[in-house]
Amino acid sequence: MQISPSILSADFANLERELRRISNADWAHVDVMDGHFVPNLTLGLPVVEALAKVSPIPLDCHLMIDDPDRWAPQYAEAGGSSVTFHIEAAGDPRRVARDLRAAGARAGMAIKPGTAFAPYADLLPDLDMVLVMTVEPGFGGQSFMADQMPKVREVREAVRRHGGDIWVQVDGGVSADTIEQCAEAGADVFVAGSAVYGAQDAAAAVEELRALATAHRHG
Ligand SMILES: O=C(CO)[C@@H](O)[C@H](O)COP(=O)(O)O
Ligand SMILES: [Co+2]
Repeated sequence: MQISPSILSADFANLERELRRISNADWAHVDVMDGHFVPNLTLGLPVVEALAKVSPIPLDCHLMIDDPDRWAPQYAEAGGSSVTFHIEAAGDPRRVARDLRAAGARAGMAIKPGTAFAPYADLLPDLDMVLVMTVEPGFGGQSFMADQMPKVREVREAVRRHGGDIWVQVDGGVSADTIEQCAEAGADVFVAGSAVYGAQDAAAAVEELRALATAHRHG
């Protein structure tokens, strides 16, 4: 069970210090938004490159951008150890996933709340992670969408049938109040922004989330 705090809720003026606050986490989740795929703009390649140089933990880049076919592999080259693209934005998703792996990253595919998983299940052999969004992408601090839990179960079941080391990530509104149902549904990587960076002791919040997820592990 892995915790990936989202630095979207961190102090952008002190990102190196903010990464150190979560050095006990498994990943640092970096939300890349381009102002087109989502109505918000955050950071891009130069910042990811700078973060990769100072981060005590690997970067989990979540690309909420148009044209991942062109850009995604560059995030792997910039230092993203895991790079997740949105299926809704990809022209040739299998190619994107293969390019990510060729660039040395784990390849993730993200699905918005209104997008079904089934049409993309045949991409699993080329993926290392499926991200089920539990909010509409674009902003931190939104309410958790419990109605996405059947999709998490569906993805977990497809991964079980397929075999291999494919992770199931949830992102959006994940907190001590909502992480248990995510774990029970089959998620094993948990993104949490406001629940971690909004806490006085971010490292303690990471430990609490990991303990809750582990106690409610699927199956
Ligand atoms: O990708 C996104 C939002 O689009 C997330 O990674 C959020 O940044 C998570 O923040 P919280 O919902 O946990 O506050
Ligand atoms: Co995210």
